[in-house]
Amino acid sequence: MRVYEYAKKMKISSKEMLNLLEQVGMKVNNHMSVLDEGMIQKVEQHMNKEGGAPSEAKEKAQGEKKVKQQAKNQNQSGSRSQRPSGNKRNSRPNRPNQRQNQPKSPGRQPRISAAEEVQKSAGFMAKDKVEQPKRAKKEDPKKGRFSKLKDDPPKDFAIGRGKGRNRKKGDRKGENREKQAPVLPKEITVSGPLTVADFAKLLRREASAVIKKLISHGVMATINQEIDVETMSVIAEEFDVTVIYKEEVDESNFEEQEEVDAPEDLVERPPVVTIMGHVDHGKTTLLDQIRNSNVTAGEAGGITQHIGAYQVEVNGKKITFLDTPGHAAFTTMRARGAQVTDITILVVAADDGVMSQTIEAVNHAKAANVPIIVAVNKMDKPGVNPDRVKQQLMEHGLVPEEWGGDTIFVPVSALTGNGIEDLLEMVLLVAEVQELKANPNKRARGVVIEAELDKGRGAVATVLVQNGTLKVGDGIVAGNYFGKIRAMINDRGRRIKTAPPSTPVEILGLPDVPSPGDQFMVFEDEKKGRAIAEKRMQKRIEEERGASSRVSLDDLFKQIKEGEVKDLNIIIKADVQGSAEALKSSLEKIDVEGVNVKIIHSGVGAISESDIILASASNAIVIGFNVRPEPNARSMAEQEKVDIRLHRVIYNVIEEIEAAMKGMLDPEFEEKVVGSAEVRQIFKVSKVGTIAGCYVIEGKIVRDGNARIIRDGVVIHDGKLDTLKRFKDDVKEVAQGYECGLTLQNYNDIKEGDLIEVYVIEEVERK
Ligand SMILES: Nc1nc2c(ncn2[C@@H]2O[C@H](COP(=O)(O)OP(=O)(O)OP(=O)(O)O)[C@@H](O)[C@H]2O)c(=O)[nH]1
Repeated sequence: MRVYEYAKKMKISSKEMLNLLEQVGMKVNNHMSVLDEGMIQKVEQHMNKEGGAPSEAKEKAQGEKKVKQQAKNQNQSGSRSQRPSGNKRNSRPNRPNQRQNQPKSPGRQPRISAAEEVQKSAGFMAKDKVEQPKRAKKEDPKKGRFSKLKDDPPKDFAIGRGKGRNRKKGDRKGENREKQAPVLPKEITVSGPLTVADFAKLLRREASAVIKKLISHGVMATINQEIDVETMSVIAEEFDVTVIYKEEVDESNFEEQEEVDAPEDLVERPPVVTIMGHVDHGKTTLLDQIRNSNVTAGEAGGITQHIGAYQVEVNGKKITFLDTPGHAAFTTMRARGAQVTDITILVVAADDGVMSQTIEAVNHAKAANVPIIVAVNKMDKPGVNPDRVKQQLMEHGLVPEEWGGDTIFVPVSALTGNGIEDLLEMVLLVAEVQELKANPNKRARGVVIEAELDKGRGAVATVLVQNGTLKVGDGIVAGNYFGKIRAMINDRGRRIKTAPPSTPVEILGLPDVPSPGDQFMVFEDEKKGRAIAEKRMQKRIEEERGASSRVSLDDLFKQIKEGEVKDLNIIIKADVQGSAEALKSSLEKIDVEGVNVKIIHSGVGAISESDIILASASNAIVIGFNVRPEPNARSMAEQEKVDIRLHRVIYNVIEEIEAAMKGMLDPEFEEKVVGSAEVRQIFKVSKVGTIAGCYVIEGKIVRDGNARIIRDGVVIHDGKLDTLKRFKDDVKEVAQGYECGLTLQNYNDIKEGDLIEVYVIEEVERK
């Protein structure tokens, strides 16, 4: 939960929450910082201890402050004792009577004041109470008299509050001001930075007065300059105004916005299972066997459709399988930030044993924190020994239950179907332990599993509903496109109207083909949905906008030499998603020092105008694989001087790009990025400094390398690695897919989520 959300929940301002966090020794950056459960618990403990009613200790601690305040009050009492204390300003002349007529109230307001002081000093108050110090000032004159009542429980605040509020409008700033500005706000709500002018308007103050206050805080801002929320809250405080931060939810990055459902809204959902394993160990056979022998009740007789995922029913419970075997799909999803898989079935052929891809699969599942069930396959073959597989996997941390570990091994034959039932039961068991739940009664969100352009039907996408229920007619944003769902077809080729959580379903109605791993969300308001899709597209274009000079392969060499091109941006359009992906991964593997191939977009279908716009905006080359540009796109490309290359053979594409890049560089030394790792956890160790627990996402991390820290896409440090460890051992290098711990020389400000890019300086041979 973010600080501001939690503050809202606790009914205090973000600023007070920040103070409070600091008090309990947890310094966070700002109101957007994330609090984990432990932190929240700590705060709550603190609040329970200190906040319920002002404690003696606190009062003592704050005694000095109070004394000062009282002294101040008394000084002011000459001029202010006339101030109203009743509901309305104009009731002032009657005040004494009123007081007598309200037998319950004497002492109430002073009590508030005193107790408030205590709470204020404590740095946190319920939001309602926040308003009170301002009132407190007005009632200060009486404070002295009633201060002995300060211990009264806070419930009185609430009683006092309503009246206080009414009274407050007029009397908050003294009589003189009242005449000039009778209605001054006591709180303002902002959702982000404002210009000084707008901020002053909200405060109902002269901009010059606001600027003066800003200057007194060392902020030199002109009337048209923007100031951030934090600054606003400091300045507003000077005017006795509370700034309430209300985030304007920008739903355009909905995949990053987590929705929290009330526990009572959550119901069990089927697990989503991926099958991984080495080549030829039987993944496809297993997927087919499961599909054919476990048809969802009520769906029998339907024609099996390969839509990228399917559901089966076992013992009255459903299981969803992603139909793309291998870990490529698994990783593609994850690379896009979509966590799709709940359980992985690792297929190991008993006759072949653990192989390279088996280990890779284990690493991928481990990295994603997805539980593994091992299916020891091909048990029908004579003389096979499942124990060998168990032994081999033990070396990779998968210890069978019967040997004291917690990994389930199930002997199966994908060919005969033997053991499949057990396997599925184990899946349900693991799912039960995971307590997979979702809220079916809300708008749907989920992930695109597969998508293609179908001649007759247009863009067709298989999506997995992860939360909520998807319905025909829903408007959805998938990737960067908005569309209304025209029809939904399930894995048995049946048209369906609704798809609850964990259902894979093919949808029609999108205007273009999203990419696997793209997330989708329903937007009931069509206009909003369209705007969001547009914004996402815009954002993508902006993110990818490169240098202004155009790249063409012909003068690539020259541009690289002149140091103009470091990334060779490429857009791939192909006839099928498979070739697009294949081309993408091959191109990304081209290793020419000094130039990075960057695939900024890959998609299915003809090269369109929007591809050219994107290419033009991001200085990219467009590669068409078995596709042609649309006529408009062709002329636009000429106009925009975008280089289009058309090919039919993957190898030729690679060769052409490689040739254009190769031999072009003749500096004697070149920097070469050897790998990158993501910081997953930070350990602060005295003497050692900050140790970053990392996961190598690309290449390898080498101890002798240089390291750049990239935070939010910005390089914030460039230096050398100091130590590199796997577990307790110092190592020279750590490969992709593994975890490591590292420290940097003379640099400790590493944060979770940072990317550490490791590079070496290599001598480059002249051609
Ligand atoms: N005897 C026997 N053969 C099997 C079994 N499961 C799969 N096979 C055979 O093993 C071969 C490979 O099976 P696939 O299902 O294609 O393997 P895969 O893991 O999907 O292979 P890739 O898709 O190439 O990674 C096929 O000839 C299958 O018939 C089994 O349980 N017993």
